[in-house]
Amino acid sequence: MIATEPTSSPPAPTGLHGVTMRFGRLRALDDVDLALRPGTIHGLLGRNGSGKTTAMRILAGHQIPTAGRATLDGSRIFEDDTAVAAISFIRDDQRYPDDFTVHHVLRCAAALHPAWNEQLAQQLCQDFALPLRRKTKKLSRGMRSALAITVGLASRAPLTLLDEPTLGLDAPSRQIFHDRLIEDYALHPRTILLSTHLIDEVSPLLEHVFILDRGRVIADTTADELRSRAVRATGETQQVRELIGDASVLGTETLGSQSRIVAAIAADEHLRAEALRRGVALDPVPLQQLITHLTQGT
Ligand SMILES: Nc1ncnc2c1ncn2[C@@H]1O[C@H](COP(=O)(O)OP(=O)(O)OP(=O)(O)O)[C@@H](O)[C@H]1O
Repeated sequence: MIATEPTSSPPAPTGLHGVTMRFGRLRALDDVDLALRPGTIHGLLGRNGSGKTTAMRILAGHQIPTAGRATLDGSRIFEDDTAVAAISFIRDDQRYPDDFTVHHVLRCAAALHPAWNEQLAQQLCQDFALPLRRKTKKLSRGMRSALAITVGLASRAPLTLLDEPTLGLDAPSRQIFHDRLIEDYALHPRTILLSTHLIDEVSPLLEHVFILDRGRVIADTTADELRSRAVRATGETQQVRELIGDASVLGTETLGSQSRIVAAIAADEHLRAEALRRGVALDPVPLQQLITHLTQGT
């Protein structure tokens, strides 16, 4: 059931609101707010055990939080037919009944999701070379991910949750996933939350980023704003060091008299002018490196 909130309170957006999830003494999520923007691709990033899957399970209505609530368009999410129709949740450990073939899975998904697009499903099966008559228990790891992605995209659910969807997929198949996701999303915008450890591969797709660290949200911002928090400065070592001053250093490479230093410093107009004067080149920092820095020490 997706229950309507009391009329006196303003409609809450889609997401998690003050969610805490305890497993015994462990706090997997600690007062987490994830406000999902409609028609936006969000990244849910963080190290192993930071709480990404738990957050997705609660958003999908598969888990009731210890405190707080999950909402879809202002209505509380519970696991029932309405939530199943409106939410597509693709997990890295997706299980199917033993006797199910790929074809059976697609037929079930089509019956559950009102916005199912058969043409897209067939296209993805062809792209991934999925054997329709093969039993799911006989699929390879990558094929299972390809099937889950096919279900996740073809369902065109208003809220699509993709938890490590490319696990086991080879590079060409991951590229197919990225291409098809962006093509279909452009034609049929929906709210997407994607978790992955292959951050640099997916970062061009991400519009908004949440970073979880030990169950807490430590960044809730646009991908562009996050990228602007650091630069890679390359040039003569002395000039580079003077340019970045006492900014926190994320990484250094030195070759002869030249250095390439990644520093947590905003590339504002002043820094750009100063870099030009010193003959130092400034480049954006890969998101992966920045996130590693933000979550280090865990
Ligand atoms: N059912 C459960 N019972 C007990 N502890 C759990 C349960 N589910 C998750 N946890 C714990 O909660 C924490 C967060 O787990 P979660 O799976 O959400 O992390 P994650 O960010 O998805 O990790 P990964 O990147 O490794 O998939 C971990 O410490 C995990 O061991």
